[in-house]
Amino acid sequence: MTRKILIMTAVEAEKEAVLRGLSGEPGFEVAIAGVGPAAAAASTAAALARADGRYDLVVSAGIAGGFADVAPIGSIVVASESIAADLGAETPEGFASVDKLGFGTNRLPADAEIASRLAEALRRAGMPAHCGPVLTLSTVTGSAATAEALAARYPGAAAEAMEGFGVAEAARLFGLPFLEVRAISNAVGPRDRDAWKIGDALAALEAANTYLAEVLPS
Ligand SMILES: O=C(O)c1cccc(C(=O)CC[C@H]2O[C@@H](n3cnc4c(=O)[nH]cnc43)[C@H](O)[C@@H]2O)c1
Repeated sequence: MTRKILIMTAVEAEKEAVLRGLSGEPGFEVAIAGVGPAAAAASTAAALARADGRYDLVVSAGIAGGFADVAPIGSIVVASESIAADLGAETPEGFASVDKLGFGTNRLPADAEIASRLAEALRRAGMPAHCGPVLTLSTVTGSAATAEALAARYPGAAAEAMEGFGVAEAARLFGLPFLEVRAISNAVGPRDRDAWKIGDALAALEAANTYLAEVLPS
């Protein structure tokens, strides 16, 4: 039986970019999850429940902010793990994640083999690609202070977006492996809407998806 992959994007423009990259490759379905972790988790879980065991892999794909010196605008980040970066509690000693509080986890791993194979394939093709942690936040970072705090809290963080952890939670609920692929449209830091390169990021997202089928187990 042929493999089936579910790719969730937040918005239509991302879905179109992914579909252009896949260019009719069989076995892929691309659906819109909505913006934010709650919409992403609910939409993904609903899609997986409707499919009744039809999928082998769930992917969160879209644009993202890149952390300075790790993921420049136009580059691709393939998540090694998805981290719910603000899921926890403020304490007098600082932020305590749900892991530390004993209420589950705020880190869900990506399929390590597929993630590293995809990042390698992209680099071989001459694309700037990095494999590292991707943060999921409900609030887009808009200051240098928050960017620095997140980078210190999660050493090695490569990018931040708003859906990955929600998609990953749904995949985990259904016992399926997860992947997150992000094209960088802006730097994580002070808000500067004029500096966003959404067109460049969508072009990079399209290009990255042309390599997805070849790195998946058959
Ligand atoms: O209004 C702003 O300052 C602002 C800055 C960056 C992104 C937004 C969005 O509303 C886009 C949200 C959408 O795109 C993904 N995304 C892209 N860049 C980032 C980011 O730096 N931090 C978090 N999410 C980002 C996200 O996954 C959403 O789907 C607004």
